[in-house]
Amino acid sequence: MQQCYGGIIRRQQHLIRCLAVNETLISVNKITRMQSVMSGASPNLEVDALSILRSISPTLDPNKHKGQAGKIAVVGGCREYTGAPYFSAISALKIGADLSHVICTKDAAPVIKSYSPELIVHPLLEESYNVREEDRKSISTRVLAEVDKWLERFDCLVIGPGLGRDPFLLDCVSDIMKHARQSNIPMVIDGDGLFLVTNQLDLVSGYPLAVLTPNVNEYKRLVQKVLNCEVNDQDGPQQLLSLASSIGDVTILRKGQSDYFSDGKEVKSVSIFGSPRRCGGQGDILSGSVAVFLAWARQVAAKEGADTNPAMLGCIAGSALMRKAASLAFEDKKRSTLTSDIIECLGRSLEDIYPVR
Ligand SMILES: NC(=O)C1=CN([C@@H]2O[C@H](COP(=O)(O)OP(=O)(O)OC[C@H]3O[C@@H](n4cnc5c(N)ncnc54)[C@H](OP(=O)(O)O)[C@@H]3O)[C@@H](O)[C@H]2O)[C@@H](O)CC1
Ligand SMILES: Nc1ncnc2c1ncn2[C@@H]1O[C@H](COP(=O)(O)OP(=O)(O)OP(=O)(O)O)[C@@H](O)[C@H]1O
Ligand SMILES: [Mg+2]
Repeated sequence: MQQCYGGIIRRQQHLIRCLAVNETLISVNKITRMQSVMSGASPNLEVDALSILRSISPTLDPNKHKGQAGKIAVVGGCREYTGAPYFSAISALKIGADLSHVICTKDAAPVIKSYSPELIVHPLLEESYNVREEDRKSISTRVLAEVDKWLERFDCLVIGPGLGRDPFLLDCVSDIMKHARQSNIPMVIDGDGLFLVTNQLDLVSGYPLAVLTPNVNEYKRLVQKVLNCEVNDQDGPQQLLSLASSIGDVTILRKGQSDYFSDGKEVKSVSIFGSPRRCGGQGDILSGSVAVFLAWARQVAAKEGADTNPAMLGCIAGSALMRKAASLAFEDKKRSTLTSDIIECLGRSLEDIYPVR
């Protein structure tokens, strides 16, 4: 009799566990459906991001040589933050760039090198705590000369992941940005790069190869500074359009539940995939991803001409891939999903969207 009760209880417990798993699956599906409803993404702004991604991604051609699929450099990494530039630079490589550099402070370099032998790490930048007042001028001239040796080789720069806010370092970075602009190198500006640009808008104003990728805080600061008002979510797309056109000729990727893009002429959105997990570093993956797709979109535009701004195409493809990788990682790791898990899913996501033939 006791054995019989034991069996019933075990079956009941099994049933409860099954129901709990099903509940979880139902909740996850609900979250995904709710996300697209609650994001308020206007269906007419939503683009076919997967087709765009396919249209700008190069085929793997045995006739190509190293470098042709893109050389990316991330300017970022200081004493506090070494993860952010690593996430951005390694994502660029995993998506398909041939070479990925990091230009960081001397203290951050050995740490970033130790994360990966794949990255080319330049210990060039200095923070105030390492520089005497009287040496500032000569050091910033030297930093700029060193960076200049490399600059022309890069197909896109990512400015800002883990850069920090040291005033001396930011002055050097604004000089690097001026040189990059003179050489027509595209720049994806993120993290502390946005802090710099928000206080010095002329660094990007009138430069169509600049892409700004603000998160919720960074967007708020930009809106307050440029439009002199608060963020208005009722009229989000229109405000984004005004922001991009007021700064002048830049493209903005506003990150959130849905990602929105504007170059001041049009607004588009991507709401597909995504993950409810909000661990730090996902924006860094996105910046590396946008840099690669922007470089590829420019290659396509140079060959075939372009109807759409390559900066918009780069943002759309970068966002779609990041969101797909985040959703795959979440399927597997659920609450324990970390940025490094998402990076591991970049290759599979790209393969699902655009398989290698
Ligand atoms: N693993 C890593 O290495 C990662 C590193 N990361 C790196 O972290 C950096 C900051 O990016 P984040 O996204 O945390 O900035 P955000 O949400 O605007 O600020 C949150 C709050 O903090 C404050 N605050 C920020 N910086 C400050 C400073 N230097 N000094 C003082 N206050 C500062 C800020 O204040 P406020 O700007 O509003 O004054 C707000 O209240 C950036 O380099 C990013 O790339 C991330 O990519 C994640 C993974
Ligand atoms: N609520 C959300 N739902 C789904 N995806 C989101 C949500 N918020 C942001 N994302 C996605 O996560 C990615 C990173 O955006 P996020 O706002 O976390 O950047 P961030 O704060 O700059 O990140 P980081 O920690 O790297 O600095 C973007 O591709 C965006 O699409
Ligand atoms: Mg960020």
